[in-house]
Amino acid sequence: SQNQSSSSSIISRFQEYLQINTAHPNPRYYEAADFILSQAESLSLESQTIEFVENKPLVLLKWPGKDPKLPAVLLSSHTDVVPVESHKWTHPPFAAHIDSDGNIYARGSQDMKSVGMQYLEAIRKLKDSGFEPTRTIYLSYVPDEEIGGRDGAEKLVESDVFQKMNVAFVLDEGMPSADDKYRAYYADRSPMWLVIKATGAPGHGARLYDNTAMENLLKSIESIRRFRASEFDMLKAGLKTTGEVISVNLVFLKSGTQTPAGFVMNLQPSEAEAGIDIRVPPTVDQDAFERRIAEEWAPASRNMTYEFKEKFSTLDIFGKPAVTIADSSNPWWVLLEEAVLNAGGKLEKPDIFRGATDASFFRQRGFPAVGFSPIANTPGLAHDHNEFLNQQEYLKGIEIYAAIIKAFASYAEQTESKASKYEL
Ligand SMILES: CSCC[C@H](NC=O)C(=O)O
Ligand SMILES: [Zn+2]
Ligand SMILES: [Zn+2]
Repeated sequence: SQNQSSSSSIISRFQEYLQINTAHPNPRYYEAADFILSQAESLSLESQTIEFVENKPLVLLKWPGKDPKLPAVLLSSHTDVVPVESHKWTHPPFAAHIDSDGNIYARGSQDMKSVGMQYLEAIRKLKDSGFEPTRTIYLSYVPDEEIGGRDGAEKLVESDVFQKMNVAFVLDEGMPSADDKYRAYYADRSPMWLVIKATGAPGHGARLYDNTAMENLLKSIESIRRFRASEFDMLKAGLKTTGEVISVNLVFLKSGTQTPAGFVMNLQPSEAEAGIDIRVPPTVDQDAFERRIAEEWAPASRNMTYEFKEKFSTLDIFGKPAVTIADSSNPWWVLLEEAVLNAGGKLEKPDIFRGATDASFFRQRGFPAVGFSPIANTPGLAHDHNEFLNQQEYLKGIEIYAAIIKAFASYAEQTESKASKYEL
């Protein structure tokens, strides 16, 4: 109806989704699922809620195509958001307050409740216009992306349900762009979350001697920092993009001997450890990189050990870098690019996403996936305070998705469901 499709009701629905606090560590997943299901019902989409893991509902929606033999397209999104420091926000992060410039402030406004709702609003527009899909479109609303995706998107891609969906292409989140060109991503960097640990002889704080835990750890940290600087230099010099360098950031340092009175000052501790968030592009040889870690950053000769708290493989099931071809040889890329242009958008050359998204799980299993969020002219504030999205930008994004979804749903070529035919 006219009322349902007015700009103000579109914005109200977005606000309603944003107002559901799905921040970790206690995301209100059932409220989010109920909301998505109510939207699906209003659009007459088929729906299914799956709990691959208890208390972590995943909602799957289906807009059936006229030709069910054609492989489907999946529009992926996650329902969870990262935590907030409420008092550091100018507007409460789950109020979805709209200021006089039309900026909607909320955690998730960029990452990625916007995208999840825009998919649905685009479908509403297409339905209102009388469009009927030839190819089936699925939409997934998954939990836990922000804490690694193992209980969300990874469970989905490994499931029989997913197999039966016969998915040929996945669209997932991207990043906002500060200029007028949208960004699209054909790969993610793989997280390698490393903890290195040094042990050493404890002793009097006044004594100078070799092989203390602190000294052993600090030698590694010096080496890690030199490596970090060399990668950062390539970025600063413009020789590589953010997605093409290896980033190495220290995220914790832990040592010392503590008592209820505080740290003991005159005791050199026997253990020291550091946590490092490492992200490697898909072309990096992870085995060689791990050898470097074992030899230079955590050598046993310096009483050091290491472990990975998380590690995503850069390779897919075919043993090739888990990248999606983003050129004229991939019809899905061509459709996406043309649809964005036809809807009045501009697209930057595709890049590698600096973080890890759920798209990684699909690419790892050979499914082509592109990361794209229709957010331009907006500072990237995902995971930051005062995350916002302008309502005009949000509405424009719906037009962009309407064009993309229409193009995908109309595409009648019999495509393969796996990426195996796209060679690097
Ligand atoms: C180990 S997967 C972590 C996923 C997370 N994704 C979004 O920020 C990230 O840190 O990139
Ligand atoms: Zn996200
Ligand atoms: Zn995020």
